[in-house]
Parts: sequence; structure tokens; C-alpha cells
Amino acid sequence: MKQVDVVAGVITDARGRILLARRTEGRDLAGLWEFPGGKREQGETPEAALARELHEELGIEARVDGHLITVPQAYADKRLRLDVRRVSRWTGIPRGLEGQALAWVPPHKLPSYAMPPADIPVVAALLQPDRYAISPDLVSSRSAWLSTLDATLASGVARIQLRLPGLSPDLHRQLAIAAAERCRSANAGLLLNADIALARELGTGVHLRAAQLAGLAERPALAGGAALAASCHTAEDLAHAARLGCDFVVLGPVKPTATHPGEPGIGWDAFVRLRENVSLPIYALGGLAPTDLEDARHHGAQGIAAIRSLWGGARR
Ligand SMILES: Nc1nc2c([nH]c(=O)n2[C@H]2C[C@H](O)[C@@H](COP(=O)(O)OP(=O)(O)OP(=O)(O)O)O2)c(=O)[nH]1
Repeated sequence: MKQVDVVAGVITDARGRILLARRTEGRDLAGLWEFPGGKREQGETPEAALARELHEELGIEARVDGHLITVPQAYADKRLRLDVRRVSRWTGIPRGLEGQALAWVPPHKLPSYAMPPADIPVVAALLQPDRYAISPDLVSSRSAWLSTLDATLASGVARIQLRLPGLSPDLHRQLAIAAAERCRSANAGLLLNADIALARELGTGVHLRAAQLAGLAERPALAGGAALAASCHTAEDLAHAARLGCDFVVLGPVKPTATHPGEPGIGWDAFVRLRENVSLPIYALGGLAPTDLEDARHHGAQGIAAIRSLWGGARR
């Protein structure tokens, strides 16, 4: 199948609104809203291609800033690689020179616009945390464990999975209540591993284990706004997570990891092959640290999920 390289811009105005363009009739994905841009020509750098497209489509002269995410996405007729850059400086007033409607959209309203599958991970990269910290086992005291949670939150991690296998139900519950309070005041999302009933009671999200995901026929009801996530290892896991309406998933191991000695990682190429068949936000897991974030985003990941490199604040 042919590979198509497309570069698109997240164009942001002084009020923080983002420009979307509506795909015109007669093209594939007509009527859907997208980030302005287009196909890269042979020999063109992504920056030059995006500046050219924005000039042709919108009549602006743009300075292309940093990379946001590159999303590999399989469509019926092609394998798309959507390379998304930030654009906050340009001259001219954007106009739909090809007859396309334009809209300036506050970031939090982006999810209400119908977009092509490849854009779902782009919107998630704009709105959701890039690090998902997973709690380690309770090996010392409860108060020491809670202070490492505080340090994790203080380091800017805004999404946490509480995973404490082997604890008594009582102790698990006490820690979940304390963690939920701390995450709420830090404005971070908390997901409880596997325990749907407790998550409902505390108003937190749930992180499903892979086997638990496979056994569910529909999305469990959670408190309003609480996230549903799942651990995935295979294409089937990912497809099922998408069908259930998971908000995001974790996929790995990408690299070998201390928690699963002897298991080789699948590597970034295999990550991309799995990623391109669903349009969920996906955290890469397995032997990864904040220094891998850029690499992760270049392979279409929302970011990284980790125990060792994220818990207690990034020290390594
Ligand atoms: N510009 C842009 N394209 C996107 C986004 N999301 C997404 O799936 N695409 C896809 C749609 C198209 O298949 C491809 C962009 O191609 P294009 O707009 O330059 O060309 P086109 O579909 O009109 O096709 P053609 O007539 O040039 O052959 O990338 C997005 O956010 N921005």
C-alpha cells in the first residue's frame, strides 16, 4: 500500500485558539475538520512543505515551530504519516483560498469537531498529559509511599495509575482514598487498576488489565468525566479497547524492562505497526524515561507510561 507523507500545522492565535479547516466536497474524508496542511513533495523538508501549503491554502506566510506528534494511520487506500508542527507566528489573515470553511476553536472544544482518524491522537497530544505514572508496590510505610506520590505530582505528572497488587482490600482502599484526594487537589487524573467498583465509589477512572479488557462486552459506567484506560499487547487488544470506547491505552513493552526480565521489547517499528490501525491515544510502556518522550511522539505515541522513571519525580 502506498505511503503518503502529510505535514499539518496547529496554528494558534494570540487568544490560544486553534485554526481548523473543513475538507471540501469531492476529496476523501470530505466534510471533516482538519489541521491545515498537505502532502510533502519529494525533496522538501517538512517545514518547507508546511509553509508552502499554508501559503497556497490560507494565504499566510508562516514560521514553523516545534514538532507536536507524528501519527502513522492506516486508511483503506494508503498508509498515512501525519507530521504535525506548531505554528504561532505568521503574517497575513488566514482565508479559505480553496473554498474550505475555517474555524478558530478553543482547545477544549476540539473534541467536539468531527475529524479524520489520524487527528484523534493529535487532539489528545494537545489536551492530555504526556506522562502516565504507574505506582510501584508498597514496600515501605504508607506515609513514605504517599510522599513519593506527592513528589510525582509535584514533578508535573498529571495522570496516575494506582496499581498495588497483593494488598489487603482494606489497605488498598485506604491508599486509594488518600491518592484520590491528593490527585484531586493537584488537578491530576487518577485511575485505579482493575477495581471498577471502588473507582465508581471514589469517582476515579479505571485502568483495565489486558485479560479484563478481553472479558468486557461494553464500557463500564464510571463517574462523569472519569477516564477508562486499558493495557494492550496485541492488535486485538487495541481494536477491542477502541470498540469499548477507552479514552486511552498503554502498549508495550517497547524496550526491555526491569519489571519483566528476559522479555525483549517489541521496538518502535512494531509499535508503529500496531498504532496505525487504531486512532486511540497510546502511551508507550516498557523501559522508557522522559528522555524518550520526543522519540515516542515521533512514533505516534501520546507519551510514555512508566513506574521507575516517573514515580517520585524524574530522577533518572
Ligand atoms: N492536511 C491534513 N490532512 C489530513 C489530516 N488528517 C488526515 O487524516 N489527513 C489526510 C487526508 C488526506 O488523505 C491527506 C492530505 O492530503 P491532501 O489534503 O493534501 O490531499 P487530498 O486529500 O486533497 O488529495 P489529492 O487530491 O491531493 O490527491 O491526509 C489533517 O489534520 N490535515
